[in-house]
Amino acid sequence: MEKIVSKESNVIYSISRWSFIWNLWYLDKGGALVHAMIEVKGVSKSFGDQLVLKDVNFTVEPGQIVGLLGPNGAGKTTIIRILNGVIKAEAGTISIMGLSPNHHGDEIRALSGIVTESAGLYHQMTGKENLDFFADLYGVTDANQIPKLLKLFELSGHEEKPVGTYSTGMKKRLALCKALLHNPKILFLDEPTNGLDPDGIKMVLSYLKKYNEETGTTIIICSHLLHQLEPICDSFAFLENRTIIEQGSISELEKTYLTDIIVRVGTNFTPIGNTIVGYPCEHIPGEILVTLPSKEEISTILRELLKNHQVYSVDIVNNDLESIYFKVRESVNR
Ligand SMILES: Nc1ncnc2c1ncn2[C@@H]1O[C@H](COP(=O)(O)OP(=O)(O)OP(=O)(O)O)[C@@H](O)[C@H]1O
Repeated sequence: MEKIVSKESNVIYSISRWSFIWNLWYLDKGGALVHAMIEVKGVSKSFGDQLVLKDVNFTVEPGQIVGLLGPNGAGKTTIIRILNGVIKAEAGTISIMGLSPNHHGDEIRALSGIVTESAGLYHQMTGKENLDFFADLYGVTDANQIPKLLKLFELSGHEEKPVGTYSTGMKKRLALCKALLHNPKILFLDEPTNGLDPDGIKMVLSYLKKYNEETGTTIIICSHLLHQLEPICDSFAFLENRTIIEQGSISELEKTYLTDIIVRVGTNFTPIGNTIVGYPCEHIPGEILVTLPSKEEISTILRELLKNHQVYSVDIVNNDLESIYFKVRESVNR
C-alpha cells in the first residue's frame, strides 16, 4: 500500500498500485485493455436545466500536451472537473489510465496534478512553507523534490518570501511546483497563463514544454487563447456548441481543412493581371499573395519568379491554428 494524496481535497488516502501499467496499455477495472491515457466517450453534463456538455468525445495519448480550446463558458473547466472526479457526468464513459472518475476519483487525483484559477496557495506563508506543507500532505519523501522544482521554475532565491508578495507569474509558477510535487502522470491546467504579461506567458509555457519533454508527463491545457498554445501542444481539441467538434495535430487538421493555401512572397515582381502561372495572385507593394491548391505548388511559383526576379521571403499565411479553427467552425456550422 502506498500513501497518496487527493489534491482537490488535500486529504491523504491509501491505495494499492494494482491498477496501472504506466505509459503502455491500461487495464481498466473491468479487465479491458485501454490504449489512450485518457479516453472520453459520449460525455454529457447539465447544471440544472442547462445542458453544458453533449456527447463529448476525445482522447489523449501518453506524453502528449493537448490543448482544450473553446470560448468563455464553453465548458472547459467543467470537463477538467469531470475528469478529476470532482463532479459527475450524467452520460458517457471516461477512462483515465484505466480508471473511472466516477468510481476512482481519489486514485485519479493521486496520480494527477491540477492548477486552477485559484491556485490554492497560502499567501501569508512563504513559497517554501507552502511547498513543505503540500509535500507533507502528499507524502513526498524525496528531499530534493522542492529545491529541484524551485530551480526548474526559477523561484530559487524567492522561497523564503511570503507568497502574498509574489508577482502573478511567480504565483502561477509556484502553483505549478505545488501540482508537480508528487510527480503526477497527468497535469490538468485551467487557463495557466491568465493574468500574465507576454514575458510571463512565454516563460510559463516554455517551462511546461521543457517539463513535458524531460518527464513525459501528459498535460491537458484549457485556454481560449489559440495563439498561445499553438507552439507547445501536440494535439488540439476544439470545444464548441457543448461538444468537441474536432481534434488533431496541426498537420492532421491542415490536411483536412486547408483546401487551399495562401502564400505570401516578398518579391520585386509586379504581376500583370491577377494570376501567376494560372493561380490567383494579389499584389501588395513588395509582396504578392498567391492562392495555391497545395504546398507542392510553392516551388512552381518560386521557379517562375526566380527566372527574372528576386524573392526575399516566403511564408504560408493561412495555416496557423486560428485560421484552421475558423475553417473547422465553418465546416460544422455549414
Ligand atoms: N457549478 C455550476 N453550477 C451551474 N452552472 C455552472 C457550474 N459550473 C459551470 N457552470 C456553467 O457551465 C457553463 C460552462 O462553464 P465552464 O466554467 O466549464 O466554462 P469554461 O469554458 O471553462 O469558461 P471560461 O473560459 O470562462 O473559464 C457556463 O455556462 C457556466 O455558467
